[in-house]
Amino acid sequence: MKEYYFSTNKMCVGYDNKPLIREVEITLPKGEILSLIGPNGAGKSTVLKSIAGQLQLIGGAVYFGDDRLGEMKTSELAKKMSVVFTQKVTAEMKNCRDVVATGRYPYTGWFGVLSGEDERIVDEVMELTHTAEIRHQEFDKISDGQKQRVMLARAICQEPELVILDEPTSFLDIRYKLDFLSILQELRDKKGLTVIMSLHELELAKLVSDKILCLKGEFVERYGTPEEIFESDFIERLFDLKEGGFLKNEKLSGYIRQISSQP
Ligand SMILES: Nc1ncnc2c1ncn2[C@@H]1O[C@H](COP(=O)(O)OP(=O)(O)OP(=O)(O)O)[C@@H](O)[C@H]1O
Repeated sequence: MKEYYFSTNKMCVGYDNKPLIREVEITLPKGEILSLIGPNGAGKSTVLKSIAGQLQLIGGAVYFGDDRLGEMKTSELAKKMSVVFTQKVTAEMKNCRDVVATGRYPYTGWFGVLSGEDERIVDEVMELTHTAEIRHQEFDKISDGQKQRVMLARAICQEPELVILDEPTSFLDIRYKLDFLSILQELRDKKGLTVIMSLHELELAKLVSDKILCLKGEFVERYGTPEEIFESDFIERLFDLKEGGFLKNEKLSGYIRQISSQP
């Protein structure tokens, strides 16, 4: 029996059989939030695609408890995990509520007919994610930030145990960034949702995460709690901030000190 809800064992990820990151070891209890941070091109999306089963592993394994990804039935996986990637999504002619409702597909059977209970869950999740007010708008005509919230609602509708999100807050304004992350925390605290996501906003990663995985180069740079990651000058080193001319700017270097130091 595995101790962790989600884990990887010597996971090696990359493209065309060429390793990009080797020996990734993640151990995550149920109901924790893991954020992936690192410079552009470090491999955050690649790791997320690999653990979501969208990109074949080059080596090692991914486990949900004792079950190994790749040996699980697709239908079983769809009830456990939902995935939200940021690439532009289109949904011709569908209104936002229709898009959210497609999140119920693991439960609706062949014809996708929603039961009364499915309808109730769709409405409840749209309230929770502040998407109810745009329910009748055509999905293709809302803003990118609104789309991100609708796609989160769709993922939550699936009632997953684990949600995987690639840069979920990238198009959101500060209010909705905070709103979005507090929804994730609420789902973690009330429903035991486990979250794995990539984030560019370091100060938010520090606030919201239980664990942080730092990527840079061929091996994982560091994996630990926010306290372990945001200590001394590790963040400056992770993002190569030592040399930048902007460090001569007092306000900008003050900002970096602020996000790097302990709360
Ligand atoms: N389909 C692909 N085939 C080959 N290489 C790819 C493919 N997609 C991404 N890469 C490469 O893999 C590396 C990691 O990319 P990835 O998108 O995982 O980084 P990231 O950390 O998510 O970056 P960002 O912060 O810019 O979104 C990059 O060098 C990228 O060029």
